Amino acid sequence: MDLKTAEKRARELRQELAHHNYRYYVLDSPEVSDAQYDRLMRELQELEGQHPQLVTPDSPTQRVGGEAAQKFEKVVHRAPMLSLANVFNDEEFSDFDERIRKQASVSEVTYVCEPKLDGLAITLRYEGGIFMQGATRGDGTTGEDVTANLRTVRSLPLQLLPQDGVKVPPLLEVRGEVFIRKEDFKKLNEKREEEGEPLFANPRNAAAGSLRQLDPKMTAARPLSIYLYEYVATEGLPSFKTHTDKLEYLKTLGLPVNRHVRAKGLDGVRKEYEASQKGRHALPFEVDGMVVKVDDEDLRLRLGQVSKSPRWAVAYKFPPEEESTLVESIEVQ
Ligand SMILES: NC(=O)c1cnc(OC2CCCC2)nc1N
Repeated sequence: MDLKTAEKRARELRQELAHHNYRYYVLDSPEVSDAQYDRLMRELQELEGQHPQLVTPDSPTQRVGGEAAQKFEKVVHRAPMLSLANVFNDEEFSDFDERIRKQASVSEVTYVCEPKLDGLAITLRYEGGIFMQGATRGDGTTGEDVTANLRTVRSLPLQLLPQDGVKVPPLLEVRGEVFIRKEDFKKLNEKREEEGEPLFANPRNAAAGSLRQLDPKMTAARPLSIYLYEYVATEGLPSFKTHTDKLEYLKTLGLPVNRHVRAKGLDGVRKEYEASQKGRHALPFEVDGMVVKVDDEDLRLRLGQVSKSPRWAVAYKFPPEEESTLVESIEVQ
C-alpha cells in the first residue's frame, strides 16, 4: 500500500475507532463487538508500524504513553480553577439564595443541580479539537501536568467528536472531575487484596493515587472515569444564555457530561436536595452532596466571585456518614 493510501486509511481508522470508543465509554451503547473493535485497532497499529510518520497525537494507539516521567511539570491555569463554598443545611442555602435575589433584585433564581462527584478536579485543553494537555487543580492557579495519565482515561476523547452541524472550537479549556465508580473501586481493592497491596480507603483516594502515577502504564491499569462540568470562555466559542445550554454544548462535542437538572428557586432546590440525598446510594459513583449553580450566564457574571469561590455556586453537602473502617492508605510513587 503506498503512503497516500495508507494515510487515508489511517485517518478513516482513527475516526472510526474514536466513534466506537465514544459509543462504548461515553454512551455505554457500543455498535460493534470487542473483537471488531480490536480488529480495527490492530489494522491501525500495523499501518502505523509500517509508516511511523502516520502516528498522530489523537491516534487511539497513543492512549498509553511511553516511559514514566521523572516528575510532574507545573501548569499555570489560563483561568483560575475556583473552589466551592459549602453549605450544610436549608438555612445556609436560603441565605445563599436570599443574597443572590437581593444582589440581582430578582424574585426567584433558577439553579442547576449537579451531583457533587467525589473525585479529583482536572482541567483539559483541546486545540483544534485535539486533546493537548490536562492538569490537576493544584492550588487553583498552578496545577500538575498529568496529560499522559489523562490520555489513558477511555471516556476522555483524544479528539472532539462534534455532532452534525456543530463546529469544533479552535480552543476549549474544559473542567471536570476524575473519579472511580463504586463497582470498579470494589474490584480494584479486591485485586489489591489478592496481590497483597494496601487497600485504598475510598474511591477518591484511589482516583487521586491513580492520576498521580509517574508511569502512565500504571494509570492505564486503573478504572478511571471522567465527567466535564464547566468550561472557560475563550475566543471562538459560541455564547450561551445558561449553564444548562453550555453543558449540552459540551455533550455535542462528544465530551462525557453527568446528569444535571434545573431547579426553580428555593423550593425546587429543596426538592432536588431531598431526592438526590435519597438516591445517593443508588448512584454508580460516590457523591458527597449536590453542586448548586446559578443557571443564567449574565447573572453569574454580575455576581462574580469572592476570593477563590464563585458567588454563584455552592456545594450543598450531605451529612457525613459513619466512617469506613478501612485503614487509610495513601499510595506512594
Ligand atoms: N465535584 C463536582 O461534581 C463539581 C465540582 N465543581 C463544579 O463546578 C466548579 C466550577 C466553578 C465552581 C466549581 N461542579 C461540579 N459538579
